[in-house]
Amino acid sequence: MPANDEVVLSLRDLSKKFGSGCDYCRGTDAELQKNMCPECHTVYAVRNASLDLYKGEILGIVGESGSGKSTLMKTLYFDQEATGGEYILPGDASIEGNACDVSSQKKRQIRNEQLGMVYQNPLQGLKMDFSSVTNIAEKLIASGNRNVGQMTDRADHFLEKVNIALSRKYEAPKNFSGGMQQRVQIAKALSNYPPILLLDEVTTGLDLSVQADVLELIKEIQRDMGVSMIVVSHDLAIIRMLCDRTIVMLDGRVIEHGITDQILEDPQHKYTQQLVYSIL
Ligand SMILES: Nc1ncnc2c1ncn2[C@@H]1O[C@H](COP(=O)(O)OP(=O)(O)OP(=O)(O)O)[C@@H](O)[C@H]1O
Repeated sequence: MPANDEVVLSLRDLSKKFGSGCDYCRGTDAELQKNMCPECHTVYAVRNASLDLYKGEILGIVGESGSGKSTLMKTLYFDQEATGGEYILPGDASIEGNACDVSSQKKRQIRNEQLGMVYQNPLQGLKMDFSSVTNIAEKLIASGNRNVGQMTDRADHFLEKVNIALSRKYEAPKNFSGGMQQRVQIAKALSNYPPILLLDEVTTGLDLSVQADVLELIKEIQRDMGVSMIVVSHDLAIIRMLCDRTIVMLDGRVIEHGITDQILEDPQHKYTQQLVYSIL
């Protein structure tokens, strides 16, 4: 249990499938081929995932390719709709019950005010032809801000925080290196002070030294701003460095969860053991 026991995000049996299912896979005894129905080929990308995110902690999600990590993150950010289960955001008094059931307008509001998202591919999070300031202003406008001076000040503040020289703030991210693009994405995601930040494989593809800088920045943000984070990675070294607690996914299911050190030192599930021992 983390030091702070205030839950800011909670999932109960959250599911996401691609396809409508058939009589076979809707049955309780159905055997899937990993996460796919052998009869109708419906993909059960996330299956009954339950977790709690505590205030100020970094929760890691680790698992092999195709285990459902990105689908889970996209569902949390309402990039796609869950097909079952509950998504509770106790910190937002304006949402009663399951956030999966609220209107599209309310989902947009939650996304703009409660959540920040940093994607593996900066093309998903940034408009590459717009300046960094405009990218950040876009997020601020979406959450209701109309004051240009205030938006520019906010953009300056967060670009400085992520170490982007303000002399380059009117340049388009397409001219930036991969590490800089991730920094602009992080600045954008943080710009309206969301209590929850979602980071999906944000250092994959970056050089090791650039990767280390971005990871250090993430830790610094957690320290300084107390933001609660969910970090997806297939890299256990990153999980070890960043995350207080970790969940392990396999074929769409959460198969193990606990304090990160405990999972890495004493993995219980056979798959987690393979994952941990393969890198020792
Ligand atoms: N739009 C989609 N339509 C159909 N199947 C999909 C779709 N998106 C994802 N899937 C399937 O859902 C499963 C989970 O994919 P997901 O991308 O969430 O895995 P992942 O753990 O993030 O993998 P990676 O680490 O490679 O990104 C995979 O079997 C994938 O093929």
